[in-house]
Amino acid sequence: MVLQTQFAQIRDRSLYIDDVDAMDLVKKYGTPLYVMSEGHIRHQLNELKTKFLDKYDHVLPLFASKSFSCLEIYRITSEFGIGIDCVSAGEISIALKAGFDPHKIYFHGNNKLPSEIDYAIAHDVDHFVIDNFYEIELVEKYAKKYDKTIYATVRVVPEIKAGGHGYIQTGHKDTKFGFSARNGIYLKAIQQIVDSAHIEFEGIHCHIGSQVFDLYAYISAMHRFVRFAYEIYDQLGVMVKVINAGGGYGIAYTKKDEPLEFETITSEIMNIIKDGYDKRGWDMPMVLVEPGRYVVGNAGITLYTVGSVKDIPDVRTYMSVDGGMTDNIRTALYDAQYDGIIVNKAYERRDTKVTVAGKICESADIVVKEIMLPYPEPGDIFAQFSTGAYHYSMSSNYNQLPKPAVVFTYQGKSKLVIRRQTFDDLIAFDVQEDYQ
Ligand SMILES: Cc1ncc(COP(=O)(O)O)c(C=O)c1O
Ligand SMILES: N[C@@H](CCCC[NH3+])C(=O)O
Repeated sequence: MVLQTQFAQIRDRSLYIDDVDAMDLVKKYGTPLYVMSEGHIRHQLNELKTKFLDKYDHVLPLFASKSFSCLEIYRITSEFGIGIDCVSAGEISIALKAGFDPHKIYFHGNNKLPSEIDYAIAHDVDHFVIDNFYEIELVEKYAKKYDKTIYATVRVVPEIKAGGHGYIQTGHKDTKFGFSARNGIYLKAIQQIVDSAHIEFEGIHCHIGSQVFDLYAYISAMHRFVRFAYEIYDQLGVMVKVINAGGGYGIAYTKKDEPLEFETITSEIMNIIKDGYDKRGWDMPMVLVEPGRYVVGNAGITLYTVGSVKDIPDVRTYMSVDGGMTDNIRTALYDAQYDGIIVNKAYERRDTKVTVAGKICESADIVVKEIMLPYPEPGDIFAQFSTGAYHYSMSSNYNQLPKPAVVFTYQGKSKLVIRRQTFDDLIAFDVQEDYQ
């Protein structure tokens, strides 16, 4: 068992997160509970700042906020002078409410709705990662409506297969994201943008996939993107002034995972672009990166209370907890692997092969597929590690389960950041209307 953050430790017969005893958090806030180490989040954001933003001229790291979105994370992110990637008007609205600078919001998405484009432009969001031809028309229409200029990067498919699971690969040829480079499709898109009165073409965007451990995939993608920049200049006479190299940086969930160092990836990206631009005698373009999981993934620990325990002779022990696929869909969806402990048995031998199940009416409702734990009993507290990315943000109310609270810990203290949903929240959208 490995805790993937220096901000949590097993000591004094318990689990401490930012020096806060997990058992005290359970007493104070109940379970299931998402605990996020602000210490870890700040450490990771500081890596983006010191090892990228401050290290190079003319770069901007973005935090991909789909991985974990709430007022507090946007407030903390803005302290580091970096930008964010948002994928809906909902995310943008929360970021703006948190006081995030709209000019540092980059709007992504493969089907941005007219209403979302209108909302974003009305609220001064002016960086769009353009995904398709319909979007070009819409952005031009709403930019004209507000008489504003939108700065566009064009998402181009690199045709590279990378990422932890088929569902989180985005850069291969058969994808719903971005413009294909086949038959010059992306060149037509760029020409259309250049011809648009209210959109300024700035550059190109690449995202190969998520939970990527393969440095070569980043290297190949960047070589391809330098060739795209040459082609755009040679065919259209247009300079690529911005390259967004995307995110996807893998983190360790279990000791089998071997993540790349942030600086290993970014220095490869910078070197390849620099070499490519130098060869043409061009100035270095602005370079963006946009990791999400890297910032928040290992910051999260979910605390659950154990309920029923079932031994199936010669098979395994099922331990059910008070949440499930509603607060952690990743195990069912991506076959994701996790580590964890029984907090109140932190010093006992892990001699039982356990499957941690949820309380949802689905056989796929598994929290951790297989883990060695001390023999569990009702009332034990199970801590699942590395749940900071794509857990709260992908949670649901299936089986009418209220969403858990989110608590941040920092320097020996805790604070509630998102309150636990109540039954009233569950009926909040019901209306009692007669047929008309
Ligand atoms: C365009 C884009 N950028 C950034 C990310 C962030 O990915 P990750 O959280 O793996 O860094 C994603 C999600 O995969 C994405 O689709
Ligand atoms: N939701 C995915 C990551 C994909 C992010 C969006 N492109 C995960 O949990 O791993």
